[in-house]
Amino acid sequence: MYHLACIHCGAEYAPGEIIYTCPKCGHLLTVDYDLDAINVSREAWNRRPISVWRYREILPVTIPPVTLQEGGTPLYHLERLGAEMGLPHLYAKHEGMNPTGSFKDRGMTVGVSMAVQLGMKSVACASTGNTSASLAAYAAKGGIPAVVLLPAGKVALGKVAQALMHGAKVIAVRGNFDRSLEMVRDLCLKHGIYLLNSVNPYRLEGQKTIGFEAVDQLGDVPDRLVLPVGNAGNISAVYKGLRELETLGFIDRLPMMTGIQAAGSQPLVQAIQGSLPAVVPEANPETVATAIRIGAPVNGEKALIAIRETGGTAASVTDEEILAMQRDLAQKEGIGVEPASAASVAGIKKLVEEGRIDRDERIVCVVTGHLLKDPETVIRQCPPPIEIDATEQALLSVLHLSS
Ligand SMILES: Cc1ncc(COP(=O)(O)O)c(C=O)c1O
Repeated sequence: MYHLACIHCGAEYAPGEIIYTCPKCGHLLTVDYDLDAINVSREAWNRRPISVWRYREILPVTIPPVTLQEGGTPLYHLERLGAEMGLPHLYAKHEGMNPTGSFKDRGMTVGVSMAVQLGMKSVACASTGNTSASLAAYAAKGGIPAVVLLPAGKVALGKVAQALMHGAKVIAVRGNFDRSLEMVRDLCLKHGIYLLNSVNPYRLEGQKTIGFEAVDQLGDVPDRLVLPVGNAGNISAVYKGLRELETLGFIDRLPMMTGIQAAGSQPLVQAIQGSLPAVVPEANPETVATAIRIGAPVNGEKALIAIRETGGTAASVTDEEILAMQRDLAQKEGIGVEPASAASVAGIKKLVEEGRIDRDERIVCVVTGHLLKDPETVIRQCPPPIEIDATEQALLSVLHLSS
């Protein structure tokens, strides 16, 4: 029902081949389904609970999946923030509400299931944090050992805690994410370990379901879908999935795919704004949003297609803008996200202020990870609790109340 295909030269490979890029030309692979042969209807999907596995006919897993009940995340109408920005139809899809607190769980339920399906004995990834947390949890559930490589000192505390507690072998590399990814790719190729970074096309299959759910929850295709971009896997996955829905005849148009990066780490934005044929890596990416502190996005080639084919765009936001939006989401909407996630909404604020988007658009911002992932950045921004003596008088005094 499906095979692997190179997005550049079109070469086709059997689904069971353990390859991550095209052996002929070195470009990225994708999972191609014979959509004409797939027997599915939207009504059948709608009868199932909303989750990654609602859409199982266009996922590659044929065994009982390794699942922690991922997906089915809330879509919130951002009424207050939208009113402030003059955007009446602004929504946030809160991927922090997944089992380990980020969208990576969608990719890992499929990725780890594929590892089992393909008979792989161990799994590995490099990570800015969330991928490692998710891989560790799903590997634990699947009963296979996991190795994760993290850039030393550059991963938020909650994510390291998760990877450690779920029992992965956690290795801190004295280098950045891009170097860690090179090292783990090499390790996997030489030692038969299954690589579960987003260069693995099967992992992206799980992540494409964010777009399916957004359409189902909104009851229509949003005009614009906005994602924070690091390795550019998620934006590519969502675009691919929606193209499949279009081919199946379930939707009749695509949203304008919009990628947001941090100002100190924005190679995709530069490629879009400069109309470059390819993404030029940035040697020293830096941002408070450590999840998207990536200079050489492996899925850049796919992301350029996603943005260009849908008339979307890419924009960057400063660390100050990211943190201000993290506070706004928390304090005006009750939505707690980590800094990288706030980038998508901060990006929309900037685009609307610059007059680059229509105020009537229906916009879904994907907020990718939970507030508790990065408690240190929260603590740095907020005043500490007010400590008092254990007396009524002390309590009333700090509240400026009289007895
Ligand atoms: C919270 C969060 N947001 C966004 C991203 C970026 O996703 P991608 O690398 O698929 O572009 C990541 C990646 O680690 C992440 O953890």
